[in-house]
Amino acid sequence: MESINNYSNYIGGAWLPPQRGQMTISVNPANRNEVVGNIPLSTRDDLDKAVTAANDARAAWRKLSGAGRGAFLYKAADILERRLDEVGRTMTREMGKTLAEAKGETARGVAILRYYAGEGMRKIGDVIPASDADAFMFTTRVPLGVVGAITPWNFPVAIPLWKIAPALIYGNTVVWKPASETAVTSVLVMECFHEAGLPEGVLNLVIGGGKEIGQGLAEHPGVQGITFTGSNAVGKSVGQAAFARGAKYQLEMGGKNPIIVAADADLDLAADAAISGGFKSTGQKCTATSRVIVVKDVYEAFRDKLVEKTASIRVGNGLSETTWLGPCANEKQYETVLGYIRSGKEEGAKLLLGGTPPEEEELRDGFYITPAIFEDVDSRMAIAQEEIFGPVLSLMKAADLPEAIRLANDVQFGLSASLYTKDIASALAFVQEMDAGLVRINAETAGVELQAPFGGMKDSSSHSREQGQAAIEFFTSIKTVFMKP
Ligand SMILES: NC(=O)C1=CN([C@@H]2O[C@H](COP(=O)(O)OP(=O)(O)OC[C@H]3O[C@@H](n4cnc5c(N)ncnc54)[C@H](OP(=O)(O)O)[C@@H]3O)[C@@H](O)[C@H]2O)C=CC1
Ligand SMILES: CCCCCC(=O)O
Repeated sequence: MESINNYSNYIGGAWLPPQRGQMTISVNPANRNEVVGNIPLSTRDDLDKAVTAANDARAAWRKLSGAGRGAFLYKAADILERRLDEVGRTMTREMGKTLAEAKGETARGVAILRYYAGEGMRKIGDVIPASDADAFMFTTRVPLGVVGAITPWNFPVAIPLWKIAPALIYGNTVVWKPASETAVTSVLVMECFHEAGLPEGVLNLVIGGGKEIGQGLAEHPGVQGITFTGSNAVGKSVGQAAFARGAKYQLEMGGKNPIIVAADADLDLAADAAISGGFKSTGQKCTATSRVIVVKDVYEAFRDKLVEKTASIRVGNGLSETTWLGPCANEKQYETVLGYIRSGKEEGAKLLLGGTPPEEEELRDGFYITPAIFEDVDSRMAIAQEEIFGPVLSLMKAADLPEAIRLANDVQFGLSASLYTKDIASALAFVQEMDAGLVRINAETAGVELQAPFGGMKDSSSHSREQGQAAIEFFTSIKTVFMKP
């Protein structure tokens, strides 16, 4: 029997167990009987210690040059790259995505670290001519101070790093609360920063329950900025807590992302995009495709292609090379997805295939659901309006492109949206009229690029942007300086 490791918090440069000694377990969703590790159930005492360490580290970290801070990020990137296979395997064991996707995400984390390391040597202000000829006016930027990062389980390396790396490079110190689901993965990422020699207190990891540590971060008077990715319900409470005490906050939340298939679309490419966008990572991306809106002229031909391709998807343990679709990340998500499949049928949609646990005996102990496709989906149904965060696609028929765009906009979310067409005018109309932060032509709804702004409209976001050079807007404050001799 393989021994189960105990994992600790990382506070003030030291690996520390939770002060009250409470621990819980991280479980493999491919086999609920497999424990990945024993993880801390930290309390506010641990959080206070981490916030104090982060505040104590602020002055020295801020005094470093951007290039000086960047040197630590380059080192962490090299170490993470060296440990890519180990981090990928741990991610798959903790939240179920296939090993290929987990290693791909870890490589993306390496690239994010290197991108922001370089940002430490780019301009942070402008010289603006003053009306007073004897004056010198310019802008500069200063860090917020201590930033709290609350991160989800679906991208347990890329999302934390696209928050932590810009926070650090722009001079902030950080207290990171990872999703409990992927706590062991977060420890491995933290080990890379530790090995890179990051000064103590600059980055702190506190593992614990969302209410205790996540809400505690949002409410903490020693934390000047909160960056959150996760559900709308939690995001709302985090934002309200931060707003109540005047802290800056950034929320990236759910999506209900459409792909529109126009009459002139390449149906094979569009079907492949719907499958990749809708089922990769078991549909557990905020950018995942969930609604497939097809212009009626090509509806039957497209539907048949989509069903035929989906039927060949192999479901299994993400560590197996033959697996294309892994389990849901945890039992809560598994039950949520099965609940939406029930409600889809109850509301009158037709389940064309999938939506059940697989029959294979060797998969009985995992949270597996076969990829599901509904048709006859009305825009008012729950499966057309609510984020499912699982391997479920809802087919909808539109009379023409204008109606397809209207349907695409007929939700409270606005994160990502795709259109498959060969017509430039259709593409430009879609870009103009689609209310989404990510608008993609002949490309799936998922798969954002780290150098470009990322974020949603409507209920998907608190309307800042992450990633790329957009990140500087959240992690700094602008000072306008006016000088006279
Ligand atoms: N937009 C996106 O990228 C994502 C969206 N989601 C959505 O969230 C749903 C559930 O996924 P899940 O990971 O549980 O998302 P949650 O919003 O529940 O969790 C996201 C993060 O918030 C923490 N958290 C939980 N409760 C609180 C709280 N009261 N105050 C502060 N922080 C809290 C979690 O900690 P802990 O893990 O300890 O509970 C985790 O670190 C999914 O079905 C999906 O709809 C989820 C992930 C990413
Ligand atoms: C939370 C969602 C992250 C989106 C990552 C992607 O689409 O590549």
